[in-house]
Amino acid sequence: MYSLMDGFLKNDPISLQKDILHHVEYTVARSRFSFDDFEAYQALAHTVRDRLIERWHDTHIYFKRTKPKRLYFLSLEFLMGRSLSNSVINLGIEDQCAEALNQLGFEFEVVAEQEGDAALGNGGLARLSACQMDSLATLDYPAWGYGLRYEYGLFRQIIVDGFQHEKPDYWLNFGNPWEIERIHVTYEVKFYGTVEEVEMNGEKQKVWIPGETVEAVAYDNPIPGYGTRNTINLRLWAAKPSSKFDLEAYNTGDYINSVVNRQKAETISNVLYPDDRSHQGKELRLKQQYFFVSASLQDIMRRFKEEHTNFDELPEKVALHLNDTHPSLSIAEVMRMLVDEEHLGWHKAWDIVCKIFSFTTHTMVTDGEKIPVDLLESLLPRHLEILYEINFNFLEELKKRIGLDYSRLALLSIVEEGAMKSIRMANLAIVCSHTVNGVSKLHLERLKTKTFKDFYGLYPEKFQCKTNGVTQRRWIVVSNPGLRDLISKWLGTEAWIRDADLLSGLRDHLDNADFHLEWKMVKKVNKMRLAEYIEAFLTLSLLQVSLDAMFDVQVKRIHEYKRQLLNIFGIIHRYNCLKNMDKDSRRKVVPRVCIIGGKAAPGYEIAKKIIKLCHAVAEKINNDTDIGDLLKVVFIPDYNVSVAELVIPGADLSQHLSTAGNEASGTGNMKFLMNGCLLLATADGSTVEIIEEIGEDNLFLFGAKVHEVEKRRQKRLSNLAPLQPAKVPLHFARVLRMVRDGYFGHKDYFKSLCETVEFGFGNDYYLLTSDFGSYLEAQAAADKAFVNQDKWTRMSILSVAGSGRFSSDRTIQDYAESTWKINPCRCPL
Ligand SMILES: CCc1ccc([C@H](C)CC(=O)N[C@@H]2O[C@H](CO)[C@@H](O)[C@H](O)[C@H]2O)cc1
Repeated sequence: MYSLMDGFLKNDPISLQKDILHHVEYTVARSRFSFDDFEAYQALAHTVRDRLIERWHDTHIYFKRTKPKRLYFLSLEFLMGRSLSNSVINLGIEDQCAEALNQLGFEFEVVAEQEGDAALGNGGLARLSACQMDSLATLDYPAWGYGLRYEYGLFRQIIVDGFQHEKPDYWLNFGNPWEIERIHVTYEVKFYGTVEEVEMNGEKQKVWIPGETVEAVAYDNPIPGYGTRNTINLRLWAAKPSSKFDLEAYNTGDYINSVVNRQKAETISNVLYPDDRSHQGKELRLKQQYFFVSASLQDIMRRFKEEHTNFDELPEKVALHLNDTHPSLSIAEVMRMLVDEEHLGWHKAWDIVCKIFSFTTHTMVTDGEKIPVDLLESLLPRHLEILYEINFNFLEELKKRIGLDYSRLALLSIVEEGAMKSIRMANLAIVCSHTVNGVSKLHLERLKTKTFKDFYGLYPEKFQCKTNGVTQRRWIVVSNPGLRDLISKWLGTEAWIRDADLLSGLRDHLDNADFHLEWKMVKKVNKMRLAEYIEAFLTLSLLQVSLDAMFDVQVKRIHEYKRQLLNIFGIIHRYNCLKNMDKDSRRKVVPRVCIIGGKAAPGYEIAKKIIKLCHAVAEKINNDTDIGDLLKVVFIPDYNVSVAELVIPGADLSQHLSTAGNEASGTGNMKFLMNGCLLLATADGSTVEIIEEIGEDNLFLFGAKVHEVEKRRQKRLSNLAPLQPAKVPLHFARVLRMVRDGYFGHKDYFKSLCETVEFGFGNDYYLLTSDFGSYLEAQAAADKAFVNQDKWTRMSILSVAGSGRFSSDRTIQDYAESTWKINPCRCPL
């Protein structure tokens, strides 16, 4: 007797094969007798999608039945990458799928390569959101992710003659099998217009009459957990012209105009802002933020009101999480809904709002996101009124606590007076949220002592640390199957895939020679894969990558504070040393392949010059037959999630060089750690906690500590005195001179880049000069350790063994228990 519970779909290879051929014929509409790798990918994707949908339905029926408190994770960015491999692994059907494809004459790896990345985000924050969704599902938490369905993801980076060029990422070109368009889940989003005061049953009520409305349509992306039937939802909104709009235009026969207006509406969710630095207060950016906030909150309130009538229950049933300040307009929007639409009194509404919001900041900067008041006045007039009232009440409260200390009041105010009157979104988020999270212990310290010092004085209890994490499903199981099998073999279980703390069990085999051998073999295979990838896109007649070389990697967004320039200066120094070395000593040198990758925000000139300098240095060194394979430099173009999945397992050493006190956390370091790659790093962000887990002698530490940085800066400024020219270490000055004098060409182009580190100009704000010495020492220590392969392998094993704490499962558990107060709600199998 067939029971509904098991669902319709079987996962044995034959059933999968049948479903694949069904989708080839009826979904992809190609003949089942002839289809190519891409069509096989589309067919398999739809076959897997069917299984996700079934679990998605069962999960949400169960949530509906058990009515748990739900978490709504609001983020403007989700860097999901590819979905096929992750989905089949989390569904536990990867072998069956590979078997089914083989019998049809296809290879799973080749088919999986056909998928493009869903790059709906910039960098750290965006990928963290994706890792956290995987953990929320795997740990059975009743959670939703809400975001925007950008038609254009993060730009594709094309390198022409060493320069970054941006190409639009139209990722939906061939459709997206991983989303379900919900044509019935649509909401109207209002913009512009005026606010009227009307009498309603004796009460003065505010009514917002919009000047323009746009339709938000939901696209659902099922997020499967690993080792559970739970499959949660990532709901992304797309903008469509509101149906109401067309009609009017038609009547007046002004057809062209209606089409133009159609386009205007859709632009809102069209493109991701490719800048992960500053907020330029652009109207489209604000429209994007309010569009996704309004649609998400209408959807959340509808779901709540389906099961509840009393808003006092909202804090028990709903947790709203702000992923940085980008969604913080939600605070004003919930106030507007509760006061203007649900007619709760202001104070009752505010009381509820302060119980449902939590906030995590991902930056160190004091002057975060600010929205110009005049922009808000025209686009969201009612929200501006509400923000003013929130601020008025807040300042009144404050005066009772700190008296008329106007300088402190001005600092804490949500409204920033002055030339460009604006709303400080971080202040709003802190005043309203019950919890304010930093993303590493050091980050929290800096928030308390610097960035939000005054707020910490006011609400010390709100400030908490949720150290970031990454999911071992994608960053070991999907991207490093060799290491996966090796760990499971020696731990004798796969339980670590759901419980990363079990990785510490690898320490029991630290001295086992067979384990060492197999460990090295896995790394070698991954290095081979990376070498093939590098050789595939680089004109490589000149460039043979030797697998005995140390693969030294720095991959992340290009930023001055991340000091890719220090890495390049280190490479030039290494080159100089090699050039001055005699044959004998060259024989003792550890060959290096230096791999750098990352995108620069399109408007970030200095970052683009760093990319060009990397290519110019590579050009010179790679074509210098004199030093042959001893040193090679590779810039990996278009670094994204799937490139990371290839690079990270193949790396021996990874670099995290941010000037201490600048990287809020960093998550790349955790991914390399989980893949047995040793770190060369500063004591910044989450690296400080990695040191706590694996010990200082299992990585290569260098540079000023966070408490030394400011002193160094002061000292440096005092060294500006013409009488005592700053003492620039010789090797640093030499390297700088080579770039300045055009040794790598483009003398004028690199001038401003050099000036960033020169005294009297940029003044080396990020302390490359004073950290250069200890940086070279750390590099030399790495060379020395690499020669002793037994020592290196031990450090590598201890890195993985100590990486359990940096699983996003631990991060999410922290959030669930101490901030969101939600409980697992596991859908019965
Ligand atoms: C357009 C404006 C903008 C500004 C900042 C941002 C992000 C907050 C920048 C970001 O990704 N920050 C990184 O967040 C990671 C996850 O917490 C941290 O590990 C990194 O240290 C932090 O730089 C995105 C977009």
